[in-house]
Parts: sequence; structure tokens; C-alpha cells
Amino acid sequence: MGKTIIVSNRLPVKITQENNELLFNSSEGGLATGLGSIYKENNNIWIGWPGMIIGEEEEKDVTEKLKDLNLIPVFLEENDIKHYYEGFSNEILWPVFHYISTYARFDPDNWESYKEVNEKFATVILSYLEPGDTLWIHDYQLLLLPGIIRKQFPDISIAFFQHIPFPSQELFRLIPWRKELLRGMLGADLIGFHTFDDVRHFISAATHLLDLHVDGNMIRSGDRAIGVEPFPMGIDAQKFSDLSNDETVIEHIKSLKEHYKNQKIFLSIDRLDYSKGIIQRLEAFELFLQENPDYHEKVVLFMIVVPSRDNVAEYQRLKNEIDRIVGNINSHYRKLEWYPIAYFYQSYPVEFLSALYNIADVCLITPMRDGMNLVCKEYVASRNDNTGVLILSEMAGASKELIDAIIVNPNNIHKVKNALIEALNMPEEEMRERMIAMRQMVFKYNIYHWVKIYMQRLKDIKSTQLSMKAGRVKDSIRDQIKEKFNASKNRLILLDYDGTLVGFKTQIDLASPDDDLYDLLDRFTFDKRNHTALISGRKYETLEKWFGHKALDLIAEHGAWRKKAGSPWKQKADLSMSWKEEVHLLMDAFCDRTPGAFVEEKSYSLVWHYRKVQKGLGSLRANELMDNLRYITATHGLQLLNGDKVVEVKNSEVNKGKATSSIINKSDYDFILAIGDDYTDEDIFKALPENAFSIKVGNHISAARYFLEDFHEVRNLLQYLLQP
Ligand SMILES: O=P(O)(O)OC[C@H]1O[C@H](O[C@H]2O[C@H](CO)[C@@H](O)[C@H](O)[C@H]2O)[C@H](O)[C@@H](O)[C@@H]1O
Ligand SMILES: O=c1ccn([C@@H]2O[C@H](COP(=O)(O)OP(=O)(O)O)[C@@H](O)[C@H]2O)c(=O)[nH]1
Repeated sequence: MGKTIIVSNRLPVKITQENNELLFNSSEGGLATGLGSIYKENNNIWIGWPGMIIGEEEEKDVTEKLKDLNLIPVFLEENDIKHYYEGFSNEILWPVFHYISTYARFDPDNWESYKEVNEKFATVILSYLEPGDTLWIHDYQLLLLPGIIRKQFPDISIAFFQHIPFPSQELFRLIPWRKELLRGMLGADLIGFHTFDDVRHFISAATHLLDLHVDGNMIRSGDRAIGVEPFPMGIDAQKFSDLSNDETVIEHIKSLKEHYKNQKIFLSIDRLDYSKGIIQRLEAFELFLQENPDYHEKVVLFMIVVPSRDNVAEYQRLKNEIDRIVGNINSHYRKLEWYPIAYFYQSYPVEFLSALYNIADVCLITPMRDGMNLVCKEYVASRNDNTGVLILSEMAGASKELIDAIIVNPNNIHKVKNALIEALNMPEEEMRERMIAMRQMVFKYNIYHWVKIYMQRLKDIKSTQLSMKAGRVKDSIRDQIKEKFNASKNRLILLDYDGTLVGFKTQIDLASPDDDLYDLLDRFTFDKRNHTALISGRKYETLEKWFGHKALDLIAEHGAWRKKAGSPWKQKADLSMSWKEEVHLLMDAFCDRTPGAFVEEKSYSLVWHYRKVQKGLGSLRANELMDNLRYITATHGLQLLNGDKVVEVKNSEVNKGKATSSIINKSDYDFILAIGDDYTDEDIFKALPENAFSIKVGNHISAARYFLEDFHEVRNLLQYLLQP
């Protein structure tokens, strides 16, 4: 088994200076704790930026020191920090991904630097990466990295996790380099986000901007299937629970309790960030003070703001604004012995945080947007006695799991103010019930669980990819088919038409055969050892117009109409058509509501087409239409088909499988080849004897033995069979 390499912008390391010497210690942040079980074992490593600019002369020494911690540095220069980190990552991606696109400055120099630094990371990775290794890349600073590595190592296992939200594609598309960013991410095999909403947004961006095929949560890019899934990240809940009994923590608890005796404590802890909703929270708290003089001197807002990205202009502005508002509130409401807000602009060790989590009556977490937010989970995990109330913004990823918190919209400061009052007055029983439910969630879906399932899913996806590769008509399979073809004297060649011999067109009548296709089919029919049949869902009139003059057998409307070469068309007898009017009316009603959709009427079926409908809307309406059709199809014994951009209702007596069986039964074929691309062709594959060659066009789950990518590959294979 190969090693695992973790990659993130920052290494999990604390740097201190003693007697002019740099000292490095592992830092136990949320992610580092969970991944500790990975990167500290075997030959595994973590690659990233050490968090400070290191002079060239010190690089060797720093590298040696980090090696002892299984950490490998990527050294960044001042210019990289300015353009890649502050510029592109934090002045473009961060605001857009947090839905504040007006803060974004789309400076092309920053893009150049972002590309260069992603390449820099790749160079370091490539000097360690070996076949069989697993790479786990983290976060928005490194979106191009999976794509860069994939080019060098086509088969390597790459997982990618984004810790911040993925915005609606309408916002994402604002970024001038959106396609390059998506392609970079799609170099991974498994792409994870904190929430299902992020997953939906990513899939929508990938399909709208790159026109890729999606099957549920699997995206097809080239011949790779890429999984896109929500993995809500957890914390080391047990650690926070145990910390409550730590001696240092107990000391802190004692002195804090002493200091704030007779006061209820609202706790808020964030990095300095406009995404965290600090200003709006202060406004809500001020409103609370204004409207509730009875609570003066009885409550305190204990607010920690951790310095962050202070070279970025918006962060500096935010800092000044917080200072100003806190100053105003405190000077306006303070009493001789009481300040309403205890405000600290610095970072604290986990022992101090744990003490705060233990003494806070209410934890107030109200970001405007937050990928997850770990602080709220740490608060919950610390509440061993099941008391305490969490007020949580619906914009934090954590709100999707911690549904027993008081959930608020952070923009509604009246509601947040009301939540403060509700929290202070919550009956004890309700408080405990809510806290118990939240603790179960936080303990079960902890950081170790997260790492375990992430790696397991990556393995699952890799094996799906391998099995897909196995079915591909590669050279050896192609030769095997040709060998059998050459040796046989009575061959059956069954070919679907749309998507198999020609590509799809937005207007169905435009998908007519071209000269090359006629020539290819003529060469098949010319050889009397070949019995060549087109088996299609098309109307017989269309097949007649396009192929009636050829020496081909034709099967139209999935078998409702048949024609032997040179003979007239024959219709399947005794099929009831009484259902048609009702279904037609329903389909028409859906066309009225869905611009671009239309109904195609065939003798024995009705087809609702949505290839020309706006992406996303078409499949939404198709699902709705199918729900509406289920009753009618069940009562009339009809078949409801969910095809490629079509919903078809047809008489269940008619299907390509039955048509296939009747052809096979008429002769003793010593070679059978069937090729088709869609749902209805599955019936052909299932009706074939075991030794037949069945080929699905497009790599989806199928009853076919093999697959080819598209109609070009089908034509190439047919040409190859005809070669002497
Ligand atoms: O490295 P910095 O620029 O100083 O920023 C610190 C980290 O902030 C972001 O955290 C996110 O990850 C958390 C854990 O998944 C999540 O709870 C939170 O909602 C996110 O904002 C960022 O994603 C990291 O890359 C930064 O290192
Ligand atoms: O003084 C502090 C304040 C916060 N944190 C930690 O910083 C992390 C913040 O993570 P979160 O997901 O809430 O937000 P982010 O800053 O990653 O956006 C949490 O694990 C906190 O325990 C810390 O170590 N010291």
C-alpha cells in the first residue's frame, strides 16, 4: 500500500522563536487533530506553507526541523503571499464563495500568481509522490492542484475537500477564470464539501460551464467518474469533553466564574472576518440592551476576535468598525463595575477556550456564511452536564446538523435579539433535550469518523473507476471481436440509431444520416454474411425516409413497426391506443409551462422532449411529469421510460427486447453484435445470448458487456471490422 500525502495551504505547525532560533511544534487545530492519525504514521506526510516567510539561508534548517514532524514545507515569497494568498485566495475566492462578490477585485496579476503557486505546490508534491500513493488536497487556495497532478499521474488517487462554501453557479461564474478553476478541481476523484447545498452548487456550475455529463452525484470527465459528496467535518468531541476536567481548565473556570458571578455569559468566538457576521451580532446585542434595561449588569457578551488576514483592506476596515461599535456600546451602557462587552482581539490556547465553553450560558454563532464553523461544535462537546444554549446562524454549514440549536437568520437582528431573550429564559428541560440531541450528533460524526468515511469513499470510487475501465473496448477486445467476426458466416449486427450512429441534435429531424454513415452501412449490407438491422425508437416514417432504400432491416418505434429489407412495413397487431389522448393532454400542459419542450407522437407511443429546455429545469419538469404519469401508466399497463432528455410513454407490449428476441429466433447466428446508448437499448442487451458482443455507448451502469465513449468510436469499430 502506498503512502498518504495531505496537502493544504498552511502546515499544522506553531512557530516560536527562542534565542534567535525558530522552533516548530505541531498545532492541534481541528483538521490537524483528525488527520494526525494519518500524517503522523508510516511514511505519510503533510505538505504546505509553514506560515511565515523564511529566508533562503534558513530553508534547509527549517526543512530538517519540519521533517521530524512529518511535515514538508512549500516556501512562499512575499510576492506569493501578496498575490496568491491575500490577492487571489482572500480577495477573490473568499468573498465570492461567501456570497459577497462586491468585495472581490478580479486582478489578473493575482490569477498569474495563483497559478504559479499551485505549480510550486505541485513541484514539491511530485518530488514525493509515487504510483499507489493517495493525495488529499485541502481547500480553496489549491483549486488547480488536483488537475496539475492528474496530468502527471493519470491513475493516482486524489481526494479534494473544500472547507468553505461553494456558491450558486450564478455567483461562481462571475470569476473570469471559472472554467480553469473547475477543471483543476475535477482532477480529483472525490470532491467533498461540508453541505449538500455546496454539492448541488458545484455540480450545477460544472454542468453549466463545462457541459459535463452527470449521473446523480457522479460527474464524468473524460473517462473518469468523479464523486461529489457532502462530508460535514466534525471535531474531536471527546477531547473537548475531557478538557473540562483538565487542571488548567478548572483553574480558568474558577477565576472566570468569580469574575462574572451574577452575570449570564453570551460567548462569541471568531476569526476576524466579514463572513462571520460580527457587526450584525453587535447590532443585535445593542438592540437587546436598548430594549431590555432589566438585563443591564446581568449579562455580558464575551467576544473573542482572532486576528486574521490583516493585510487585506476589507479585514482592516472590519477591525476598525468592530473597535468603533464596541467602544460606542460600552461607553453608552457601561456602569462603574460593568461593561456589557468583554472584547478581546487575540488568539487563545484551547484550555482557555474550553473554560469559556464551560461557563458560557449561551454560545452565539451568527455568521453571514460559514463553510462549517467548528466553534459551535466545540461548545456543544464541552457541555458535559447537558446545559447551555446554542444560537446558530442558518448560514453556517453546522446548522444543517445542529438543528436543535435556536436557528436564526443573522440579517434579522430583531430575531437574533429575540433569540437572546429566548435563550436566557429557556426552560431547563427543553435546554437539556436540545443539548443532548446536539451532543449525540457531535460525538457520532466526529473528526475521526469524517476521515474514515472520506478515505473509504475514495477507495470505493477508485474501484468503480477500475471496473469501468475493464469494460472499455480497448485494442485487445476490439481484436477479439474482429477475430470472431472474421471466423463467422451468419452474423447479426443490431444497431440503435440516435446517440449510437449519430450524435444528438437539439432538433430531432436534424440528426439525419451523413454520407459516411450510408457508406459504412452499405459496406455491411453488401456482404451477405451480415444481417444488419437498425433498431430504433424513431417513427417508421423517418426510418423509411432515411433508410427505406437501403438493404437494411428496419425496426421502428421500439418494435411496433418492422420492415425486412426490400419488403413493406408491418405493424404489430392489436395494440390499444385508448390512453393516448389523456397522456397527450398532460404532456401538452407540461410544454405550456416549459419553454423548449415539445411532444412527439408515434403510432404506439408519445414522447416528451426536453433537450432544448434550460438546463436543470428540463429534468425538474421531467420528474414532475413522470410523477403525474405514474397513475395513468399503471392503470393502462403502459411503460414509462426516462430516456436521454426524453420521457416516453408506450405500450408495454412493444420493446426492443421483444423485437431482438424475434430476430434472433429466426436464424442460427454464429456472431451477434449489438450497440446502443440509451435506456431502451438495455432491453436489447438483456435479450442477447451470453456469447453475443453487447456494447453500450457512454460509460453508465448497463447490462452490456463493454462500452464505447461516443458514436465516433462506434463508427471506428465498425470500420475496423470491415477491414480485410
Ligand atoms: O489560513 P487562514 O487564511 O488564516 O484562515 C484560517 C482557515 O480559515 C478557513 O476555515 C474554514 O475551515 C473550517 C474547518 O473546515 C470551517 O469550519 C470554516 O467554516 C471555514 O471557514 C479556511 O477554509 C482555511 O483554509 C483557513 O486555513
Ligand atoms: O482564540 C482562539 C479562537 C479560536 N480557535 C480555534 O479556531 C477554530 C476556528 O474554526 P472555525 O471552523 O469555527 O472557523 P474558521 O476560523 O476556520 O473560519 C476552532 O477550532 C477554535 O477552537 C483557537 O484555537 N483560538
